Amino acid sequence: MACESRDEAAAAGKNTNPQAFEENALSEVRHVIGVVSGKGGVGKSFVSVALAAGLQKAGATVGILDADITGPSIPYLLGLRGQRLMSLGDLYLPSIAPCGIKVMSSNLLLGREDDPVLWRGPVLAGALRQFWSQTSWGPLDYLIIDMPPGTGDVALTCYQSLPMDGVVIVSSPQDIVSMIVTKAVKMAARMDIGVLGIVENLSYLVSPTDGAEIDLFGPSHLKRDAELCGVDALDRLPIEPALAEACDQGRLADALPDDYLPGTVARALMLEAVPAPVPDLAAMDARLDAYRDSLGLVDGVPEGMEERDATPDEEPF
Ligand SMILES: Nc1ncnc2c1ncn2[C@@H]1O[C@H](COP(=O)(O)OP(=O)(O)OP(=O)(O)O)[C@@H](O)[C@H]1O
Repeated sequence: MACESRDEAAAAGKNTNPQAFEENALSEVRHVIGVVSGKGGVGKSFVSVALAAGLQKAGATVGILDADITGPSIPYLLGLRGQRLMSLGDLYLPSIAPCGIKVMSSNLLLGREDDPVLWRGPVLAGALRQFWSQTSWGPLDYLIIDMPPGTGDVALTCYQSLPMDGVVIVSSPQDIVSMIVTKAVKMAARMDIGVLGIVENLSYLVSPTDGAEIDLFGPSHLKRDAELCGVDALDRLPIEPALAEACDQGRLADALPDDYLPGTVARALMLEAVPAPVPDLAAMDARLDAYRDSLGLVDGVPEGMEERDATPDEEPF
């Protein structure tokens, strides 16, 4: 990306926003993929690690930029607890996990891992800039961005300032998550960033007695949500207690089976030839309206009242 012109980057479907952070001379990152969830706790960091490990097993060199700056968990999942970042001149050197994945995380900057990060928006954006512009990533085939949950300030900065090829949306089967998934897809579309597809995590539990799938959080919404949003359904991941234990032991990457997250890894490998499409917002709204109508969820305004839109001080973006 360092030597790419803005036109070349645009042709490759990458972020060419004028607010883009500069890349330094010692980083040569070929593809940047964001992993996002509309809501916390659906396993976004878990999926970030699984995607990074899957790409690594396919022969790619991989790093993870932990943009969940106030709730960082990548060092924890990859056995880097208690490590501190090193620097060389002006540039940070990412930590290298035992599995070989390079990691940049606010947790590696803290004196104690249980210290809270009490930074306001501009400082958070500054940290993100350091993680990209002031970090010597070296040659990387893929940099995975573990984005903060939701549609807040840091998520916006990621979209506007990092040269993302596209995002993977992580959901779970709870009903409320479907609405939040559509928000996450719409956010990417409004920022003109492509969507590789949706991964449904915590999708089911395999019964230890008869191998049946138990829908612990209700039935899967993956296919329906992907169709409504007009994006690909990539993978469904079960809840696996052995993997939860591996997370706590900092050895998630090593504990994952070889063919884990196959749809997502394959789609990421295809980026070379097939850019992630930016969802069509108007078509998506039409499908969502038709779906709501089919359920009888018609909006009504009680007599004497009127609807009012939010009136923030500034344009959101
Ligand atoms: N498929 C899974 N099987 C077993 N355990 C899982 C699975 N997915 C997630 N977990 C467990 O849930 C924990 C939290 O996951 P993770 O940190 O990825 O959530 P998150 O969505 O990134 O959270 P937040 O958005 O709040 O940062 C993991 O440490 C792991 O123990």
